[in-house]
Amino acid sequence: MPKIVAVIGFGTMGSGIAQTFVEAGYQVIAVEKEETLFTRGLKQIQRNWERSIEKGRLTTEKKTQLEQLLTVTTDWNRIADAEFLIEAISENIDLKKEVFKEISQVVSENAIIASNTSGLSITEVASVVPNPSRVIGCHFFNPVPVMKLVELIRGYDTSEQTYEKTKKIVVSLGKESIEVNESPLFAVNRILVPMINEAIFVLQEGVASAEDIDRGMKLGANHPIGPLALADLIGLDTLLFVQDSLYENTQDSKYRSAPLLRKLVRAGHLGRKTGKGFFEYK
Ligand SMILES: CC(=O)CC(=O)SCCNC(=O)CCNC(=O)[C@H](O)C(C)(C)COP(=O)(O)OP(=O)(O)OC[C@H]1O[C@@H](n2cnc3c(N)ncnc32)[C@H](O)[C@@H]1OP(=O)(O)O
Ligand SMILES: NC(=O)C1=CN([C@@H]2O[C@H](COP(=O)(O)OP(=O)(O)OC[C@H]3O[C@@H](n4cnc5c(N)ncnc54)[C@H](OP(=O)(O)O)[C@@H]3O)[C@@H](O)[C@H]2O)C=CC1
Repeated sequence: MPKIVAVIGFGTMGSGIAQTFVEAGYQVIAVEKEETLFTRGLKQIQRNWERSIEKGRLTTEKKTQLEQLLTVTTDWNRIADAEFLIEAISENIDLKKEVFKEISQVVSENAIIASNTSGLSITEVASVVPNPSRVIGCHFFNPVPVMKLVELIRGYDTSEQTYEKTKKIVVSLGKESIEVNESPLFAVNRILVPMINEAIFVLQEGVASAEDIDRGMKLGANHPIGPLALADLIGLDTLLFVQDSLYENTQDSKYRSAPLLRKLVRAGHLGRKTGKGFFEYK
C-alpha cells in the first residue's frame, strides 16, 4: 500500500477524498493553484471532524493526529514522493491533460496516477503521460466520506497491475468498487446526471415547483434527497461541465443541458458551494 498519497485539486471532491485517505491512515499532500482555494475544503473537513467528536466517534487527540497527516501546499515539488496520486480538478479535459503532464514530470515512474473525472476519457488524459499503463479512472461519489462506491475505469493502456493495486487501495478506504468500461460518464453518472438534468427541464417548463419536484422524488421514488438538492450538492458548474461533456461526446440531442442550469451557472449560483442554487444555504 502507498504511504504517501497526493490529491490534486482541493474543491468539493478533492477535500472529501483527502479526508477519506487521512482517516484510513495515509499521509496526504493536497495541491492547489492558490492558498485561498484551501479555505472551503479545510472548513468542510473541520466541520466533519467536529461533528464526529460531538457524536463520540472521534477524540480531540485523534483529530490532532489526523490533522498531522494532511499537508496542503501550492508547491508541486511536494508530490514527488507520492506513490498514488488522484486528480480532482475541474471537469475540463484540456486542464486535466495539462495537470497530468505536470504530475508525470515530478513523480516517480512507478506512481499510479488516477483521475476522479465524472466521465471524461481516461485514455485521453493518459495520452500525455510517458507511461500510460499507470493511469486509471478512480471515480468517488459526493460526499466522499459517506458514499461507499468508487467506479474504476481502465483507459486503453491501463495495466492489470494498476487496476488491482487501485482496487486494493479502494478497499483499504472501506469503499467498494465496480468495474466500468470507458464510455462517456461511465455507468452511474450516465444514469444519474440526465435524470437531474430532466428535473431541471421539469422546473424550467413550470411543471412543478423546485420544492415539489424534490418532495416528489423523495416520497415517490425513495431517493434520499431530491434531484435539485443533489444538483446543489454536486455543484451546478460541475454538473453543467458533466452534462455538456455527455452531449459533446455522444452528439445525442437527448443529452443537451437544460438552459436553466446554464443560466444559474452564468449568474454564479453554483449550489451549496456559493450558498445559492436551486435552494438557499446558510
Ligand atoms: C457528479 C458525480 O461525478 C458523481 C456524484 O457524486 S453524484 C452524487 C452522488 N451522491 C448522492 O446521490 C448523495 C445523495 N444524498 C444522500 O445520500 C444523503 O443526502 C447524504 C448521505 C449526503 C446526507 O444525508 P442526510 O440524511 O440528507 O443529511 P445528514 O443527516 O445531515 O447527514 C447524514 C450523514 O452524512 C454525513 N454527511 C453529510 N454530508 C457530509 C459531507 N459533506 N461530508 C461528510 N459527511 C457528511 C453526516 O455527517 C451524517 O453522518 P452521521 O449520521 O453519521 O452523523
Ligand atoms: N462535485 C461532485 O459531486 C463530483 C465531482 N467529480 C469530479 O471531480 C472533479 C472535481 O470536481 P469538484 O470537486 O466538484 O470541483 P470544484 O470546482 O469544487 O473543485 C475543483 C478545484 O480544482 C481547482 N483547480 C482547477 N485547476 C487546477 C489546477 N491546474 N491545479 C490545481 N487545482 C486546480 C479549482 O480551482 P478554481 O476554482 O480556481 O478553478 C477548484 O478549487 C471533476 O472532475 C468532477 O467532475 C466526481 C464526483 C462527484
